[in-house]
Amino acid sequence: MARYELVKRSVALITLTNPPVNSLSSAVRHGIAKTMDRALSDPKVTAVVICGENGRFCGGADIREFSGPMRGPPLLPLLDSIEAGEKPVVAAIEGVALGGGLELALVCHYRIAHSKARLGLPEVTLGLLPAAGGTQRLPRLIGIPAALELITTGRHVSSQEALKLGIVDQVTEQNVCEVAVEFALRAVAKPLSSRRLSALTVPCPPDLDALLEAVTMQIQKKARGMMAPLACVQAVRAAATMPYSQGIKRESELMATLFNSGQARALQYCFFAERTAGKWTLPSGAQWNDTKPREIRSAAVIGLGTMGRGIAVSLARVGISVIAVESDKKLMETGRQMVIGMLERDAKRRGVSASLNLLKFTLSLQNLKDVDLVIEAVFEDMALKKRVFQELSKVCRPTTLLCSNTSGLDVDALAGVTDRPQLVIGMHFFSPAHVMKLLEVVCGPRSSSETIATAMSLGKRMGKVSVAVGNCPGFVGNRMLKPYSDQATFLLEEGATPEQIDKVLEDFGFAMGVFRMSDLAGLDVGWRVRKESGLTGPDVDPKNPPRRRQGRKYCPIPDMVCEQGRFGQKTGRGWYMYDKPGGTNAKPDPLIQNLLETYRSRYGIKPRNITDQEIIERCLFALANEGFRILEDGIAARPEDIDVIYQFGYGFPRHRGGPMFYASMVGLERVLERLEHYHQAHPDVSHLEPSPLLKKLVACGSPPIQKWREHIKTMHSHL
Ligand SMILES: CCC/C=C/C(=O)SCCNC(=O)CCNC(=O)[C@H](O)C(C)(C)COP(=O)([O-])OP(=O)([O-])OC[C@H]1O[C@@H](n2cnc3c(N)ncnc32)[C@H](O)[C@@H]1OP(=O)([O-])[O-]
Repeated sequence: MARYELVKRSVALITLTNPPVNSLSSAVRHGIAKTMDRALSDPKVTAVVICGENGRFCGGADIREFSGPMRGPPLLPLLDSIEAGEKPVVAAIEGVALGGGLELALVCHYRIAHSKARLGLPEVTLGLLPAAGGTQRLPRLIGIPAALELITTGRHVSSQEALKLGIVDQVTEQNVCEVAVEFALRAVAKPLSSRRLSALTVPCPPDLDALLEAVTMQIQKKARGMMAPLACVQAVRAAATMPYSQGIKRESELMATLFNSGQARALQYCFFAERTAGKWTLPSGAQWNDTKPREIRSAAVIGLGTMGRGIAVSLARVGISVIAVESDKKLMETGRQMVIGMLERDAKRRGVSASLNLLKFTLSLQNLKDVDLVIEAVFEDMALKKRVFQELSKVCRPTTLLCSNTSGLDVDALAGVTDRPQLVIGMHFFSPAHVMKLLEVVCGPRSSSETIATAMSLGKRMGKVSVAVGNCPGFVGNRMLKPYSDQATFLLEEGATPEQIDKVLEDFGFAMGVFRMSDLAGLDVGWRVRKESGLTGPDVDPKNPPRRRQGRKYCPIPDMVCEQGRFGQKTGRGWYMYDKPGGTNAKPDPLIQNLLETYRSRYGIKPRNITDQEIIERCLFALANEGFRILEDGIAARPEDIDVIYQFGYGFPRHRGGPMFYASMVGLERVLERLEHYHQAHPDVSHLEPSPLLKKLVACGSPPIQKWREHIKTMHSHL
């Protein structure tokens, strides 16, 4: 796991060999210890270079090992011994030096990086801190403010920035190992004491307390409820205020609290879930690694509303030429200005030139004859979408892929009106599409494996986390949202307020509570859907009993809010009031309070005191319960996919893992018991009835989430 060679007769070249990222597994740590001993004890060796195989220095500790018992030599003493050695050691950094990988580089006496390398201490994103001396050495090297920023955010820096910060000594475009070997030969016999970072004093800013306080406040605002960034601040404070020997002890103590926390487990689960999500498999046996995606060079986007504009930007900025289609000249001109503005701002932020030459705008579908792929982003109206797909089927060449950016309509029904159902697929973007990372790739029963591979690969190319899901109303994300938001509105009936529910959800870690999120998205969207599905509006039979629709309990409060013209932020009024239309500062509105009171008295509901616990349990267990049904129905392949969708599309706190992981952490037995309890109290709310899969898992002894699939694999898959 670490190869040893003697080069230039006196330099020991140690190469880490643990593909794909040369992580510091126990075998690699063992290999480093053995090869370093050999280098230090061989009188022929005057200097050492450490590098990584296959163009990657080191991706850090082996995260998979965190869930088992510690084996092999511990990292910290190993690194300390490298730094203490009497022969110069040079790190040759290619690809990445991340986490423990950068900590390894920091104990080397010199660091040479390739110009394309990236460096960072991303442990915080895994719920940890750099506990192999990183929190103590980096501040000694680059100062407290810069180290604090890198350690608390986990941000990767380019080798150019690393050079400016003083993390590396040299950046090269040449073979980094060869440069490092030459560098090592020149370093022989030079004193090493000033190169041992643990021996340096920390350049401490005079306003240390104010700085730490400001960073803490920023973290509390941005990384709500997360323990690791705050522990990082404390570790850096120790570097600033204690000698190395004590600081390192503090670092270990803080790591110990984080290491066994549910947050660390959740964040590490998320790391792997995100990588597993791209690995789709069809019942036919076709899968992600044996199906070649088509190359997409040109695309069309139909409809330049909010979604279409974001999609056009996402495509153009990765070099795909885009023809954008609108139905009238004025809308097309507005769309053009907005897309150009968005692309220019995006390019400025990334320091590149805007690819405006890739954009064309047109009023006619006839201009789409030769594109490789079309993404339809018109209004969420089945009849309209069908007309567009019929037209596309006539106009586009027979090999063009036809995709719909629908948020919940039947993708197979769209496929059915075309001459190429196997080339039709859903690509559900999230708003704003050029910012949000999630893409649900909705596989219809007739979508071919090549079509799925192409949509997934296009998502990846656009920088999205793409998840393949089956075709059902609302797919995964929006289907699960319904029971979650229904519970929130039922709780309003029973005595809660929007601000109370939102506060509980935001304290749990959601970026926004359900009501603030609806105000942002626009309440009229759901209202229109409910009217179209006959749940509200003139089509409802007057003999229909109040608060019941289509045989189920129904809460009309959201409709009543819309009837008052309160559509959320855009109208300055919704569940909250805002200082102006488009305002973002939500304030509780006494008119909503009145509306709720009038409603409750009209239906004889005696408001009761609702606890935070009930809000969490009813909203989140109903959400997870629908997730279990989705797994049963074969709409999502694994719980990880659902969790990835909820983190990236719906602001579910990453340090809670996602609704399914959260349920597993609470304990499936407990989730089942609470759902049974609430279902007994509300027998007419079917979403609270525990799903058969949940019951089955509990009956099987509540296996860990990674084993759930074994209990669902016999069921029918829609993927
Ligand atoms: C005392 C301890 C203190 C130190 C703590 C740490 O160092 S904490 C660690 C701090 N370090 C980090 O947080 C860095 C984490 N890693 C990354 O950020 C990225 O993987 C990357 C930038 C290194 C490469 O990106 P890329 O898009 O080119 O590739 P990709 O992302 O698709 O990964 C390819 C495969 O490698 C796997 N794998 C990757 N890393 C690790 C690992 N450390 N371990 C195990 N496995 C790892 C990954 O799961 C995937 O496996 P699969 O699905 O093929 O079975």
